[in-house]
Amino acid sequence: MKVTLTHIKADIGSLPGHTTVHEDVLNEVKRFLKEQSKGIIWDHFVGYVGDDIQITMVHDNGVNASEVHKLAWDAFKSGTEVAKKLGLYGAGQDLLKDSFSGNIKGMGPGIAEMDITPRRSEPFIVYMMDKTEPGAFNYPIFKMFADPFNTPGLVIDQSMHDGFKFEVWDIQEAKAIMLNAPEEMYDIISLIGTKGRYVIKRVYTKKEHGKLPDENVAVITTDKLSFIAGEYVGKDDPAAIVRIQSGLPASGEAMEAFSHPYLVSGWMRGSFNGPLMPVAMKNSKMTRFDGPPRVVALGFVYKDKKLTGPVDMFDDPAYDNARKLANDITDYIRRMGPFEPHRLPEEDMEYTTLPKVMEKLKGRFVHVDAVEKGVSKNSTGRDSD
Ligand SMILES: O=P(O)(O)OC[C@H]1O[C@](O)(COP(=O)(O)O)[C@@H](O)[C@@H]1O
Ligand SMILES: [Mg+2]
Repeated sequence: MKVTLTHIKADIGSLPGHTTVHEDVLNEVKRFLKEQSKGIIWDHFVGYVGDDIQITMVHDNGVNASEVHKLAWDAFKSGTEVAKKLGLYGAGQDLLKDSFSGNIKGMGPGIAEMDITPRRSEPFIVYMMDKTEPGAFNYPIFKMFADPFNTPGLVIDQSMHDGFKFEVWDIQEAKAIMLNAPEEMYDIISLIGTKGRYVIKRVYTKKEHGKLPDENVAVITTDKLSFIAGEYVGKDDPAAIVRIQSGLPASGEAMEAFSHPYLVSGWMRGSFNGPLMPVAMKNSKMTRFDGPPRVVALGFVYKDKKLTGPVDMFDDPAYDNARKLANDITDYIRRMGPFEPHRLPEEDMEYTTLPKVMEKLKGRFVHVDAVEKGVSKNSTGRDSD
């Protein structure tokens, strides 16, 4: 039997400004789904990270099912009405189209979904990030599925020994490539190190995989809001579903990748590099410089049309050191203010509000030769030639 896991997320208004979701809005999305989801999906969970509401669903309609996407869209619409009444900041921000048409892709919300062949026990983790971009998943997903220093199962477990296949997208050119690990590991890294452009979209098992051949085992949202809206409307805060155990990374291997608060792009105004801090859902309040960027992990098990869980995985003192390091990095890097490499390089600022500021200086630039000529004339009182 095929089962579909669908995760859809959106920022539909926050308190006081891009900091966290409001309880009433969250409750409205929950109420809507509780009342309207029967006959469309089997089970669901509504969570959040920072200012983004996140819906995890399980059903048998397959990926890209219009009725499932519409259900999430309508739930966000309903929540938006509450956000508007409260005057919340950015009410309905990520709902970029006026009405739903067929598929939620390209309409603003982020989506990650996969058809799975459920195992006897089907454990998975949903990772949700705020104040960063889809490429922020490149580093941990690579570590989980390709780095034996993170995932000893790649060496020790016979069924993982052949490695995994990575589907990498060029999100600027809308192209995709499938690459094998460990054989093409260096090629994979050469692409995904450029995290603003090449992003891991899916991970598959290989044909040789004993228990789960040719199966989708991880999927990441890759939606680029600025490409859809045509202007800066917030970063594309991503989410991912990662299946775990029994021939896949163990729960702890999938979590270990986040024990090092690596640097991601996003943070304040989507324009700064900063450490990714793993936190419990209740601690995903983006207060310091609108961050630092956060990741929340929710652990579920699926069985017989039901989701059991979630466990709030980073709600654990074992991540205290990672949080402390993230705070120390924050203290260090914030002192650089608007300078690179804290601020993003110019090519990444293209998708922020900076180009509008630069526009007004454009006409005031003159060729340096003209300036030099002026300088020497001033210093000698006559032309240098
Ligand atoms: O110009 P505005 O509307 O105040 O928006 C700026 C906001 O955009 C953001 O980058 C949006 O963050 P999100 O991507 O989480 O929505 C915030 O850091 C910042 O407060
Ligand atoms: Mg957000």
